[in-house]
Amino acid sequence: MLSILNKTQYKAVTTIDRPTMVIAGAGSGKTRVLIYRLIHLIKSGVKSRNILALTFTKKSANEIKYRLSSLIDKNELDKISIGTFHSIFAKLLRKNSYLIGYKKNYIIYDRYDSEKIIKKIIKNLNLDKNIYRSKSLLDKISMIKNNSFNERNLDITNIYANYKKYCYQNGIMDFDDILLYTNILFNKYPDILNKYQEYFKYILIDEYQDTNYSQYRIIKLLSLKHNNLFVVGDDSQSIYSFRGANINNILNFKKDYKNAVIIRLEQNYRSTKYIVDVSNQIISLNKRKIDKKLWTKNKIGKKIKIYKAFSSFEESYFVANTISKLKKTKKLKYSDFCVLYRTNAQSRSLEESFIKKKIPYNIYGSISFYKRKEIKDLIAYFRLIVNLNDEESLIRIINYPKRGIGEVTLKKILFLSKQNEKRIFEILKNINNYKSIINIDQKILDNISNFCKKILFFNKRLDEDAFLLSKEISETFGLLEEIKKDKIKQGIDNVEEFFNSISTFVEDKKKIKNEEISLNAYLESLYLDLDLDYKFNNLTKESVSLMTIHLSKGLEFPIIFIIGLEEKIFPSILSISSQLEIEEERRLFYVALTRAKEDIFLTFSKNRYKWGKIVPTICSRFVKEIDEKYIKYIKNDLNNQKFYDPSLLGSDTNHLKEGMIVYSNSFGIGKIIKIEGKIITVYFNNIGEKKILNTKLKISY
Ligand SMILES: Nc1ncnc2c1ncn2[C@@H]1O[C@H](COP(=O)(O)OP(=O)(O)OP(=O)(O)O)[C@@H](O)[C@H]1O
Ligand SMILES: [Mg+2]
Repeated sequence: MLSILNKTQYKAVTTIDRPTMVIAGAGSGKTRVLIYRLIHLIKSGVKSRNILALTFTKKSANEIKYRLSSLIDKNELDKISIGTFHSIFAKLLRKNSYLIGYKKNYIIYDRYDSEKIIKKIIKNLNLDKNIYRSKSLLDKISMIKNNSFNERNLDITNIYANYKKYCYQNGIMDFDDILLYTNILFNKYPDILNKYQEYFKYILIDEYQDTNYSQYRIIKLLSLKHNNLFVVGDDSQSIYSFRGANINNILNFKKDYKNAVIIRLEQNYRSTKYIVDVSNQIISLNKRKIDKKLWTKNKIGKKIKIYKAFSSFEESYFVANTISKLKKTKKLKYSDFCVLYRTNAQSRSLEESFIKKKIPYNIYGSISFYKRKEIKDLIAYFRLIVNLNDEESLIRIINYPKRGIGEVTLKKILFLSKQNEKRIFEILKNINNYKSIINIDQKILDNISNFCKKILFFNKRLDEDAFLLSKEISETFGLLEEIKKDKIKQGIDNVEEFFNSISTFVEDKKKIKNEEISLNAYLESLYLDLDLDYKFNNLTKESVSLMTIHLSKGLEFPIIFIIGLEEKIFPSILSISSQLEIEEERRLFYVALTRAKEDIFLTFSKNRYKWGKIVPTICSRFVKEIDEKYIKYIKNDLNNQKFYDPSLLGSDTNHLKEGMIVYSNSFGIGKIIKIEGKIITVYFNNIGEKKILNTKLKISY
């Protein structure tokens, strides 16, 4: 092993039987150490099923599994519990749900689903939705849940109480509930805790700096008996404090765990010397941090390139153009490039230029497939069948495909449910009992009974093979027919992919003893385990990656672009008033820089669209913080050109001549190729030829 690990890494891999924390900068091999420790444990005779490896994202869990697959036997690999906190503890909770007052078939809601519930509650409470914003309310609720596992400490506002009640009544758990209830379970039932302490004898955690209090408590309890905890992290990469991540978990490790060893790795294997030095310099500006040295034996590399674009269009154009050029001249692959941005919305203009330049690209994380209508409809069926109390799903599909249960009927049903304090499905099931109270056509009543019968028919068969059952559900309710009616090919393809993924899930699980292949198990893993980006976004391997910096944690690419380096974008407008938050943004910048192996391009734009208007911007403080000696500026002649205000020109076309460089708010920079009266034909850098009215152009001389 010493041939693939340095001495300190080797020590971290082989120090077992006492709590160990590896605290080290980016690219120093923390994840590598974690993987080799796992192998070392197995080779030393530890049973695979006694190992628990926790990661922060589905992506990194899958990455670890993938890396292990070439190093150990598949049978052994399947027995190790590797996954995110949410995935591992959701499975554990499912087995014990009755103890915390949930039925076995509760459903997991993701953030988008939860937001919908919050919106509903705001509406029901007659609150102003401009003041009570669902997103920030959900953040607050999440903070409460993650930071005080003891329910009695919860600050129960009206909205929170309603949300909690709704989730409970509908048999729903959100992501934070998974951790909250795991804590409650372990605290209330020492025998259960004891069982899992024995089971998970060896615990390994990657990206420990991003654990919140809830996660910290779970780990503390689980590791209490065998004290065999191994965590790796970097306080300088802590970027989730807005979700409650707590840096004290790292700072207090020695106090929290008796006999703990702390190991520091200092050699970076990922990046060139320039990149390591720049990253060190940037992070040294933060006050709150553990001092670390990071050095590398790698070659010195190239300076950090900075490009000041004229507009956001032009910025994207520069990125696309540079990638094309470098790919050709340096014989690189598209997959060697990654473009990082602060927020998802920034990907749009990049996409336009990538399409124009015919560059294949993958956007990670933004449009998740289960937000697509046809998939959402199918999921709603599955959810309702699994959990008859899921009213959100019930309402979604009660009249899809159309079965004559329209708005008016639905209103009557909702009224009955409220009046009788009964769940909607209860009312539907016994709708004939209410005949005398409400006025609904016999034909509609029959439709309702028919619908209920079918749902119940499947509800009784929940232990069956998820693939076969879901196929039958879709046939019985005519779902595929309905989707085909829309004649949107993409929709049909998506559904086909969806069924493929259920089939793969079932086949995979069948290979492992005692694994569930039920519909509910599939739904759970859909949200918590499966990395479906490739399948549902038609992603290809040979393409440029586009993602937010948050998503890029732990990954590495030869060439990194970081775009939109402007004040109020990065650092984000929400953070600029607080020193602590600026430090978090700086850590985010550190994460971005340290993803690069070879080369970094930083870009920003002199002007940017805000609410339909072009406004001048201010370059990000982070760019200014970089020491000049690491920087190479890329010249952009456009910035030296003068652009006149078109309102001063009126509609006078005399100013315009063929060959002039012009600028349009909508299309960016271009060159006039023809003038016909007021109609000007311009060749735009980004979009090619376009006819445009003179008054819409600014002219550069
Ligand atoms: N001893 C070593 N010899 C050769 N390459 C190494 C060694 N240790 C790590 N590497 C390589 O360095 C790169 C960074 O390693 P790794 O991803 O484990 O770092 P990390 O500390 O987890 O980084 P991050 O903080 O970004 O998550 C990987 O490509 C890894 O294979
Ligand atoms: Mg790592």
